[in-house]
Amino acid sequence: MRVTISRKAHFNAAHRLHRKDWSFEKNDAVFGKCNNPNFHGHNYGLTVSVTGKIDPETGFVLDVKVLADIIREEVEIPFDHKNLNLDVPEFADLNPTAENIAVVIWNKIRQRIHADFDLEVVLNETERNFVTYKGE
Ligand SMILES: Nc1nc2c(c(=O)[nH]1)N=C([C@H](O)[C@H](O)COP(=O)(O)OP(=O)(O)OP(=O)(O)O)CN2
Ligand SMILES: [Zn+2]
Repeated sequence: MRVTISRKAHFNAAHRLHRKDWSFEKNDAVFGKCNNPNFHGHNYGLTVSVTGKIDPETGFVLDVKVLADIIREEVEIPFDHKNLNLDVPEFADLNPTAENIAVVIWNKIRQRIHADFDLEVVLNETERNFVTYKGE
């Protein structure tokens, strides 16, 4: 029997959708207002889900406090109130789209979660836009 536990978090961050190897015109055509050279921001919502067997001693799949600490250390501290393009090394040469941010977050958290567990992240970029990544 495998059960899923989830923890929500959020962070506020600025970004610009842009490729350094493209002209401004091409960036503008593909990314539009998201290519604003002065950046723009989002209130990102994050849901991290861990699936595994219930430990018969504790009744936990994983203590949510442990998961909350991992999210704080791997996502909230490095990303919150940051400019993703300029402040976060993972995006120095990686366009900080919602898709890429979700994959970066998944890879960071995956390293902290035992291989017996499945991991899924859902990143909300706006009220209506969200992406899901589960490492497949
Ligand atoms: N596949 C993707 N498409 C877009 C991404 C993305 O990360 N992946 N990002 C953007 C922009 O950065 C931004 O997130 C979109 O903002 P906006 O158009 O204002 O989105 P809203 O949902 O708030 O606005 P609507 O009024 O609902 O259009 C663009 N595309
Ligand atoms: Zn944006």
